[in-house]
Amino acid sequence: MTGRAPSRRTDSTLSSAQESTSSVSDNRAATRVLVLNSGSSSVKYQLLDMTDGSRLAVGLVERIGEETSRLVHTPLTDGGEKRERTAPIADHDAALKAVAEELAADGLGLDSPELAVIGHRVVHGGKHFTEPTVIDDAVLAEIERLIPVAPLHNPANLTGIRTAQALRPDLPQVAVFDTAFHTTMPESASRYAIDVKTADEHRIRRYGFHGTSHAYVSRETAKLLGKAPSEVNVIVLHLGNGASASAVRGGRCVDTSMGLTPLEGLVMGTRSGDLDPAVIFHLMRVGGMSADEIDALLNKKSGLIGLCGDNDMREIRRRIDEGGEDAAQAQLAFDIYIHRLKKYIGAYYAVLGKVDAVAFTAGVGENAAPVREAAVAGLEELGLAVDGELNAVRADGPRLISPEYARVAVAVVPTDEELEIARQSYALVAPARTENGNA
Ligand SMILES: Nc1ncnc2c1ncn2[C@@H]1O[C@H](COP(=O)(O)OP(=O)(O)O)[C@@H](O)[C@H]1O
Ligand SMILES: CC(=O)OP(=O)(O)O
Ligand SMILES: [Mg+2]
Repeated sequence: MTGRAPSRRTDSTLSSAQESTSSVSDNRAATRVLVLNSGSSSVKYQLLDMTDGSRLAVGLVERIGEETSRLVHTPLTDGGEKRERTAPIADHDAALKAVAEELAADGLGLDSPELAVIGHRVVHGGKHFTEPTVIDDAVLAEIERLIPVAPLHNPANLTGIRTAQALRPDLPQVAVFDTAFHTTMPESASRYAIDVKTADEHRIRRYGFHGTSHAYVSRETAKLLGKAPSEVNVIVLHLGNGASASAVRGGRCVDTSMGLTPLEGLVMGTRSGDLDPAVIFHLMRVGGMSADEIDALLNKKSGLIGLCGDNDMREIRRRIDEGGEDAAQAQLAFDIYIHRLKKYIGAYYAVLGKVDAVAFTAGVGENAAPVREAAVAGLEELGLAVDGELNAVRADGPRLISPEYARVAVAVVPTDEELEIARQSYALVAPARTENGNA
């Protein structure tokens, strides 16, 4: 994926991939991949058939650990109907077991001989995982070791893997890391300007996240422009609940806004993004807060929710559009969100020197036309503009929203982390049978 010499860990994973390949290669009917994207309080999943990349089932478990848990399962096979469960689901283990039951009820159970591999999104892979990796005990231990730098994500990813292993111990499980795409960043972008010895001792550097999405979207953007990824420079704005920007030169990431953890960078749903690190000492010394309290404040009670009480952009836009008393705080939150986004567009423009496209993706990027319009407003001198009519169109696929005269393309490019994880996982365990390889 990165085209670099494989790391030591990648070498060992390749050999376990080969072993796993032999365990499935005698069953040529095994063409399905289950993808699990376990978040801090949710699990998104998809079952795909890799002969053509089609989906057999998709679903979501949300509000895990709360009284109001909800599982929505949609079989996409003939005659299948969307189902919903609303009983409390205590943890990720219970969530995955419920998912397995729903799949089994459609004849798509985890015991199926057609299942070739289970692919897991793993958020933090540290420095060494530059490629999708077949999971063994050493890989599990490394994901566990990285929990302190991805406390919201890696524990959920680990539970997802362990439960899936217990349900299908014979099946290869592949980890696809959010950090992998960013391992090409030069040290000038990945190092913090702190004492080198201290940084190295504690492995403090900028890792970056959402890499599967940044990789997929930058490639799809090149396709939209009718070019090869190696020919274009793209700024990708992944704006979901978590949000990050990346600068991609010729298909390789050269900078990204998240850092040691997914807290740095843009204003997010519940995370602050960039701030003066001295805010933390101030809250400790003057505010009397503990490290854990500040961690929770910055990760869970900041960003949009901290600024205006809502983390959902739909709700924020509704408040602004309806006006009245409730609007001013929502407008301020929106303005702070846009100001930060615009700063990163400018910064990555400067990092890349020449920009072919700016691509908006994920829940906010794909759906919130006012965010796209405001982020690009006033950047005409940089060759950036949004066409009001094109921007207002609702459509599923990748599309341009810039006027014809604009020097830089502005695009909406839906992300598909699950398809990308499925492709990478399947390519690893069944390389000879991969239809389109890693395309
Ligand atoms: N129609 C919409 N208009 C504006 N924002 C939307 C819309 N649909 C979804 N969103 C935003 O997308 C967010 C979820 O994005 P998503 O990429 O699914 O996030 P995550 O994967 O981090 O959970 C929601 O919190 C909401 O802010
Ligand atoms: C890394 C990260 O922030 O992921 P998510 O957007 O799924 O929370
Ligand atoms: Mg996401």
